[in-house]
Amino acid sequence: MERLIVKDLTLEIKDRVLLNHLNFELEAHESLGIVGESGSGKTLFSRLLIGRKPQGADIQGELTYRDWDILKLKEKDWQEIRGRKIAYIAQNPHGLFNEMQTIESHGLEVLTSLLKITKDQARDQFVQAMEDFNLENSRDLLKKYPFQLSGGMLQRVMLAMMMELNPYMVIADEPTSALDSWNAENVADLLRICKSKGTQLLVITHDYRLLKGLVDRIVILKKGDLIESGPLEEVLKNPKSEYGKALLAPRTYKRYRDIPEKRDYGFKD
Ligand SMILES: Nc1ncnc2c1ncn2[C@@H]1O[C@H](COP(=O)(O)OP(=O)(O)OP(=O)(O)O)[C@@H](O)[C@H]1O
Repeated sequence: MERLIVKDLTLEIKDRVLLNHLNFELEAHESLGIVGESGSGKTLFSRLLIGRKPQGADIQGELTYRDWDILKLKEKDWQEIRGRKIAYIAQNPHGLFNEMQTIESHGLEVLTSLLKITKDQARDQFVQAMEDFNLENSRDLLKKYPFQLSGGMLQRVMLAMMMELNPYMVIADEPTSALDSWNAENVADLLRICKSKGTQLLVITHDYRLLKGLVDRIVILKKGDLIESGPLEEVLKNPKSEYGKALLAPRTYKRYRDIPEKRDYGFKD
């Protein structure tokens, strides 16, 4: 069984219910978007999938992924799964790299140790993977240090390295929240590449627009409650709840020319 099954999942900390009887399922070939305003429990839920339970949490119910009873796995099991089978994309990739180590040294270290291949094989694979993620002159990049690359480039390098491990799932938590729209589109492209390689995506966002073309299903959370869930297109077209309607309403921005030319700011001439 390769599905993700969430059955009656409840998480409480000090009598505060932060996830409230969640129920949904996801097939192995499907990708999921989780949407909700700040504090709805999106991050709490997704971190359970990499074995990060918050301290003092009382967790009830079932969380199963590909035959792993996620809530019962030991730290020893997580060493095999976290980053390798279920990967988590960090918002700030600089934090994941040692600034004193070249890109090549990072890549070779990860790929030779985890894939049990030679350094030459690892280098060729890594260069090819970086090219798949549209990094030009990737052989030259090998000699660079992380601080010499932009956050966007480093994110591509990280994903290239990660995807060589062939993870079942990539979790992207607010992957574009700190980015301008051009870079946000870039990240969406990267996630599309991951998906085209057969990896399941779990994308967490405030902004449902990121999900179009990326995920098959959507779950809407509000303060720990599952408000609605279903196929993305269906929910986008016809949200059933008032909360869903408000969250998924097309955003309109005031155009510059709609702003009155002269405003009265109350200053005296
Ligand atoms: N370790 C913790 N101890 C106590 N409360 C926590 C802990 N982690 C999260 N919470 C609370 O759980 C709720 C959900 O948090 P979570 O980070 O999952 O929200 P989110 O939907 O990801 O929000 P955002 O979009 O702002 O990241 C919040 O009210 C938060 O304060």
